[in-house]
Amino acid sequence: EQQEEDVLRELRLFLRNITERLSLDRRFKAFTKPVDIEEVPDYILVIKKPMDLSTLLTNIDESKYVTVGKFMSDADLIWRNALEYNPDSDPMDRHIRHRAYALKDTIRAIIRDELDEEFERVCEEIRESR
Ligand SMILES: O=C(C1CCC1)N1C[C@@H]2C[C@H]3C[C@@H](O)[C@@H](O)[C@]2(C1)O3
Repeated sequence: EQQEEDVLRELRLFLRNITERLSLDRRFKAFTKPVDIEEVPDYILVIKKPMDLSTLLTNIDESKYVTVGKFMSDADLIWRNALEYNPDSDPMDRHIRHRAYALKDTIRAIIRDELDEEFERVCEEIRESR
């Protein structure tokens, strides 16, 4: 009903705010757009589900996420994919992994500091009711 739509609208605003802040952080520039398949033809052979901050934003706008948990699963793909595709000891791979871990820790810190547990519980109730 209307109250549920109000909750989901607030969820989209919360998730959009987080995603836009991450997109503005210079450390995470490599995560802002999909990996270029022309530039990296084997990428989609290695990485089952590519994800990036611009795709996350599109998913939010399309109401794909009914809970913060579902958003977190896709957001975590961004740094997990980077660790998986860039595992080597060369400086470029290490640099990407450092930023991947920074993204992981930053997402978790924002959620810990800014997500109201009661709000997430209301979102879970809506998910279960659908
Ligand atoms: O994994 C990634 C992105 C970095 C975080 C996501 N890429 C795979 C390629 C390997 C490495 C060097 C360039 O070939 C560049 O195309 C990529 C992009 O970085």
